[in-house]
Amino acid sequence: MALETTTMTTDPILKVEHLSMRFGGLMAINDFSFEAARGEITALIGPNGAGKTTVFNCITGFYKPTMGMITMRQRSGSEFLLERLPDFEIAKRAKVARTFQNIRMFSGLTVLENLLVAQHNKLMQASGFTILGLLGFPAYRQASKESIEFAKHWLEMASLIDRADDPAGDLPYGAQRRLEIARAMCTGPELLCLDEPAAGLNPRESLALNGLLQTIRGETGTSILLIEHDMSVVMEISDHVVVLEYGQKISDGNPDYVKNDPKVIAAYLGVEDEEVEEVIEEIEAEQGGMTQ
Ligand SMILES: Nc1ncnc2c1ncn2[C@@H]1O[C@H](COP(=O)(O)OP(=O)(O)OP(=O)(O)O)[C@@H](O)[C@H]1O
Repeated sequence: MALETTTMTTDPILKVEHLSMRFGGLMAINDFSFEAARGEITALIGPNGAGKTTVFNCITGFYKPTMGMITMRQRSGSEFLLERLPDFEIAKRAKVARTFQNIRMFSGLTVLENLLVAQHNKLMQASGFTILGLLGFPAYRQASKESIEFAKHWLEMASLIDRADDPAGDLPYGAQRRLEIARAMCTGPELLCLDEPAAGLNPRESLALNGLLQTIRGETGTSILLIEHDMSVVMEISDHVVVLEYGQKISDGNPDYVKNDPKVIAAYLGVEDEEVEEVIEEIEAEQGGMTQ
């Protein structure tokens, strides 16, 4: 049975309702519902194989869900049913951007060029789909200048401005992660979906990532949906946490609520709900023993 409670938000940017995704005989997502509030950081967490990436793939159009409805509501009030749109329209029209578990960038292009490629759609429009650009029309020259300024702004935000002319592939891992996020921001999203942005980062890089995500939320009001295993990142920056286990929601609330929810503790410890109290007592007794 799926958990019925959903944290209701007054202004949801994203509403996932009764989402299910079946792969052959495996029900990877089973009647899953949640809301992400506009301007907030919502984290989707859960043990390995719980179905987090599958949910992301349904939201961003990589998978067509077996059942359910995914509604994206923009600031303007325009609504999009994401399960009905092809992935490129989800990015372009619905304004949902995403990053992947494995970094995907143009490693042979410079850091700045990566951010200009992200603005390709805007530039193509301004170029009248090439011809005005070839003729050097002022509107195209202006759009081109603005794209460079916008790219530089995001390089500053991601602390990458000093590396603007270096090949993206030469950046250290943590910087590549920030570049991916800066590139996603250059597409002008209203919802930014990040799949494990802190994976493989050292504590200093993790801190820089937290700073960047908080800046994005604070300065642009962009809503963020995040899959993350690193609990220090989740608990530090999230406004709202949703927990999945075996494709079903087991908890939904603010970080403090979720952190202390016995169902969540049980899922992460791999024990039955009724054994949680017992296990916690054992852990506390062991910790007490160690400090004596
Ligand atoms: N394309 C697919 N075909 C078949 N099974 C799939 C497919 N994608 C995911 N699955 C299965 O669905 C389940 C959920 O996988 P998913 O990758 O969504 O979990 P996750 O919570 O993101 O895991 P992790 O934290 O390890 O990344 C797993 O059992 C996985 O094997």
